[in-house]
Amino acid sequence: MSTSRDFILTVEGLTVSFDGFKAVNDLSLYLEHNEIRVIIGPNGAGKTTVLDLICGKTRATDGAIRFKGQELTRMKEHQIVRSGVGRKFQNPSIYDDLTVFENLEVSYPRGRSVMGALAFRRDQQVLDAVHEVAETIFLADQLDCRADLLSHGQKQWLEIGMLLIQKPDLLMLDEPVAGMSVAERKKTAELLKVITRNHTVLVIEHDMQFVGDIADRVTVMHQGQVLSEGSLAHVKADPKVVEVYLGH
Ligand SMILES: Nc1ncnc2c1ncn2[C@@H]1O[C@H](COP(=O)(O)OP(=O)(O)OP(=O)(O)O)[C@@H](O)[C@H]1O
Repeated sequence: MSTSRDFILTVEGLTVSFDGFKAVNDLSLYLEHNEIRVIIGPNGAGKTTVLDLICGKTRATDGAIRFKGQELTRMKEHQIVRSGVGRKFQNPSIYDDLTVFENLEVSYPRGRSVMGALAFRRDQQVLDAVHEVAETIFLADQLDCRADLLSHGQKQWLEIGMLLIQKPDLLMLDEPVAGMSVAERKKTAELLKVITRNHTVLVIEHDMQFVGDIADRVTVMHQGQVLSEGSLAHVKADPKVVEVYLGH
């Protein structure tokens, strides 16, 4: 692949070894601006570990991760967040006893600690950002609702909103529709389409219907490596993919 193109994220030769076992093994990945890339693959393929490596939760044994011209493998987790990488884990980490409004407000970059954020004046800039994000994540009518009273799907959207308000350039989501109803899955697909107008999105997903709804390109992982890559139709027709993943 040409290296002269303007990729937002370039992963090359990425490898991590846990006691000699290579969970990710010489993996390369190139993400374009405003793309939705979905990583699929069997259990244990190394998908979550790739996200852990990109966000700095796990240290690479070898390889490079370049994001907007910076080398992430040498940076600490909080520096990676500040450089514009947002990561959502499978279980929502929202503040249950705060309202939707307060959850978004505390996530606004000016006040990352709960106390600090609640203490500062709710100036217009913060209010505007909260309302804009709440609209995007379908929670504009739930701003005063305590987060623990939201449905499972709404909690997932709120956590996506808490990332969006920090204006990351790259958003990484690990199985965002797990446990959601069909209607919530459809709305999440809509949400991701809106998000990619201003962000690049990297998603791990098993739900093939959802993958078909959102993906620009699909990367299939197997045993820590890229097994196949391209449109969903392309990878679905790849005999290697059928053998190790889709045929099961
Ligand atoms: N910190 C760690 N120490 C040792 N082994 C690990 C560690 N993290 C992951 N692994 C191993 O690496 C392999 C890849 O795991 P990973 O969670 O990345 O796979 P996955 O493709 O996300 O799977 P799933 O679809 O089940 O979530 C697994 O065999 C896992 O047990």
